[in-house]
Amino acid sequence: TYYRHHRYVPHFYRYREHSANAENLLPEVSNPEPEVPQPGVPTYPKIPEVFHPAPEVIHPIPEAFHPVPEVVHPAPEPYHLPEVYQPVPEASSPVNTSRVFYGIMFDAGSTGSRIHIYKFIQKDPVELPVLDNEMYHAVKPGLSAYKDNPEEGGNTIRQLLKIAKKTVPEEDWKRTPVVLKATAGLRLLPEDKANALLKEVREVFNESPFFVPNNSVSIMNGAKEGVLAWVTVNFLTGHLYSNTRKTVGILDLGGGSTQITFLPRSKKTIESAPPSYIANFNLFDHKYQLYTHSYLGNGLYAARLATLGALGADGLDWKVFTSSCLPKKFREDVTFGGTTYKVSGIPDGYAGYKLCYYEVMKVIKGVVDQPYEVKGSSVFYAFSYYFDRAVESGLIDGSRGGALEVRDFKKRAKEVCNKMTKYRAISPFLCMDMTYITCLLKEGFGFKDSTVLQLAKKVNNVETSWALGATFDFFRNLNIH
Ligand SMILES: Nc1ccn([C@@H]2O[C@H](COP(=O)(O)OP(=O)(O)O)[C@@H](O)[C@H]2O)c(=O)n1
Repeated sequence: TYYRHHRYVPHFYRYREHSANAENLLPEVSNPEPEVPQPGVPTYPKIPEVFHPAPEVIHPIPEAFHPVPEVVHPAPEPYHLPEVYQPVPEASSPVNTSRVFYGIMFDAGSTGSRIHIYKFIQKDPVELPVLDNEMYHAVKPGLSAYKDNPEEGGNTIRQLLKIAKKTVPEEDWKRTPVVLKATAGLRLLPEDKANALLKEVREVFNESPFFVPNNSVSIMNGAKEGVLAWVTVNFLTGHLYSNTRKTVGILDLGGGSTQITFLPRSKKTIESAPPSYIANFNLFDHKYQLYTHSYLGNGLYAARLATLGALGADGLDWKVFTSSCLPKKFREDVTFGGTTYKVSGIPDGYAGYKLCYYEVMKVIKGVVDQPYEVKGSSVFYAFSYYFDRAVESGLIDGSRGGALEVRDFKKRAKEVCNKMTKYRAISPFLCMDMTYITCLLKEGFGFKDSTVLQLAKKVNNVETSWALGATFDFFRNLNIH
């Protein structure tokens, strides 16, 4: 459990349409359902039409990998701004007329629930707001673990809301929207169980002092998850710039699902993709057409169970699921999504990389689409469990992140699997996880050994998660379809 309070001043914005409402600091909220105003609904400043400046070239992005201590609370380190960026004055400064507004976004993931509290600053009526900082806090396990006790699940959200009450000044509570989006964990549950959890969260929200918009608690669809994470990362890296089409792709490996999203350069990628893998949306005066897909059941934890043949095999408490990806003498109970399974290595059999690779292949081959363009030179940011496992296996430094080639994952997977006892203390699943990641990247998406991935947990001190993109989508409907 950790607090993060990030100060972040990446871009500033120019207000384009201000003449119409120069007096109005808080123009109408554009999402959700802008055509039907809710009674008592507060209004917000618009998320920028234009922002700048943006890098033309993708550097090794030193600023993306600031070492950040686990606990940074409450005073953030002063963020050293690249010279192209402009600082904003402190909100509390007596001489400035800045107005501050907040957005609270909950990420109800399969392995944890997280709160993101974004603080935006409206410098003056002529300029559009900047993202000033993010407060982030996470709890484990995720909501789906409370499938048989939704009330307790609701309590985890109640606890997280306490942080929001401490972070957002009291006078702003009423106009600060609170939104929760659930991902793979709830998608994988039977509908009635998922609905009971959502209902509970709605009640918790309704008893909070924050603004609860229509439809503020929902399960997000996979395409949106990919697009919104892409929006976050490209915003934070400065690639959503009106005059450039240069962007970075994203690879997100969750517990229950995995997402790949990028902006194709070649028409062939669009034409050869399954139609549902193409998403359109508008942002900052631009129309974007992305390749995106979320593979439900291919997140790291779901894939472990699928490899063991246990995914969906409910109520088999007598059965032990075995795998050559696990240390021979390993035996343990594993819980995912509120169900517990007995798993073990193969005591008198073989274990190691090759056999493990064949096993995980079953979860990937014929399931994962290979986009036409992925063998090209696009830059991909990989985060969530890609990042966590790269750190755990010693490939990158946890505070700095860094660039890795696909072959680095393969080499380390071989090492871990062929010396399981050495790595067992880190995690008995490390061989399975590293082999799965290697196989997903190579056989699944079709990346070359030499493809470079940027591993990042945060970019410019803000979490690389779909949550920021979802907050933009709330304040300014991106019309993802
Ligand atoms: N803001 C976030 C969100 C997730 N994560 C990581 O993402 C991984 C799994 O995400 P998840 O449980 O939400 O996965 P899904 O339910 O979306 O499949 C975990 O390693 C989390 O620690 C993160 O580092 N920061």
